Amino acid sequence: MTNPAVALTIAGSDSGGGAGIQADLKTFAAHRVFGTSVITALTAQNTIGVRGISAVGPAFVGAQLDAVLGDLPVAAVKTGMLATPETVALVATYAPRLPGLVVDPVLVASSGDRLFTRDAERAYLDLLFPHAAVVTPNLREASVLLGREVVDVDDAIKAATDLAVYGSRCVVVKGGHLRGSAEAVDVVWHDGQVEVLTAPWIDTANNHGTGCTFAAATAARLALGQPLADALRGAKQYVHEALSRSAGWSLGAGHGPLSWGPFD
Ligand SMILES: Nc1ncnc2c1ncn2[C@@H]1O[C@H](COP(=O)(O)OP(=O)(O)O)[C@@H](O)[C@H]1O
Ligand SMILES: Cc1ncc(COP(=O)(O)O)c(N)n1
Repeated sequence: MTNPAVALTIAGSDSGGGAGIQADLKTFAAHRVFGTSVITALTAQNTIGVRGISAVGPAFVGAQLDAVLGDLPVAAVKTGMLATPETVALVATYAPRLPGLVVDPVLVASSGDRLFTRDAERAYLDLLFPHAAVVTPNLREASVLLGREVVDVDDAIKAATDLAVYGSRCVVVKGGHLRGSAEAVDVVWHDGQVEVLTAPWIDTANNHGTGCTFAAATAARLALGQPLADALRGAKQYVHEALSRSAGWSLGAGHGPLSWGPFD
């Protein structure tokens, strides 16, 4: 028997199970990729919102990274909620040992609650983005990172181009929060070219964890050896399928979770 591919998520726990580490491990398993996890923070969270955050100190985040990277053949990595600038800085020091690095700069939950203590922008832009195969901000995160409003597709195209200056090989500005769109449009900057990824819009309030799932599916596909462009297209399709299968669920009183695969 051949071994499964191994992926690593460096992210926060969502007690409600819809986002963060829980979404990432489900997504890895759905791709038949073996998931490992370095936990950066605990959140007391449900579909309605975030009630509390307890960040793990950078030294223990480092101990988890050493344990995983010193033993298991990690082929791709996803970062989610890193919680503090110190943890962003620490993860950046491990960058040479983090292949296929997908950086989801998680700053704000879909409920609107902050998931980062302070000074996120500089730590992400200067320390982590230069090492990323791809960075995947949503519209609000792109706004925070650039210090200006990013609200429509034209803004997202400019934002992707401006964020590329910080050295990641690819930038995806996700459009899950674009208003009044018939399609879910994500803007991709790659090698100086801009293209859009589209999928039909799913009319549902169950969108808690879409960003985590997109980034984890991208990392899973990189771990399986797919080229980045294929991994992004596949991840987009995976999120669309997951959203469409859970569109009618009513788990929790707020933004409910997505379904999960395998879908084949
Ligand atoms: N209602 C929806 N229908 C179809 N695709 C969606 C929907 N909401 C989000 N997506 C897709 O899910 C992925 C995550 O996007 P987004 O929701 O913007 O991220 P985040 O969870 O970080 O805010 C993107 O590919 C986006 O286009
Ligand atoms: C622990 C944790 N990490 C990330 C998110 C973002 O979730 P989303 O994918 O909906 O943007 C979250 N709500 N909680």
